[in-house]
Amino acid sequence: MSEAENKLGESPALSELKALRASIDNIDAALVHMLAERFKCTQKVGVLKATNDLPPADPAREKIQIERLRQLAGDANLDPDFAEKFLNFIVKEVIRHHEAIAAEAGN
Ligand SMILES: O=C(O)C(=O)C[C@]1(C(=O)O)C=C[C@@H](O)C=C1
Repeated sequence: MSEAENKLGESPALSELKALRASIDNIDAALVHMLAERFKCTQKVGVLKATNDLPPADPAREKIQIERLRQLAGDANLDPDFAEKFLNFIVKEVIRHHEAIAAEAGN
């Protein structure tokens, strides 16, 4: 049992916390599965780029993605700066994968 659950004891607040945490766990699972699917796509993009001698990063594409995500975030009441940081974090990892694929291909 977590510290918060321990402190709340048998109470409506504990029931609410548990229900909210169950939803958070479902959302986290969905995020992991969505990220796994995204990385499956980007692995294929990495191979495509390596075999066609394209650079791992595409700053023009990233600019479009950032603008779009910032707009979506704003509409969804999510901090656009956070959405941009989150995308940049993922894209940085993707570029690292692309570079590894290119190095493997001898580019
Ligand atoms: O679309 C591409 O060209 C990708 O390599 C994918 C991706 C992304 O993760 O969305 C990653 C790196 C690029 O700089 C831009 C976008």
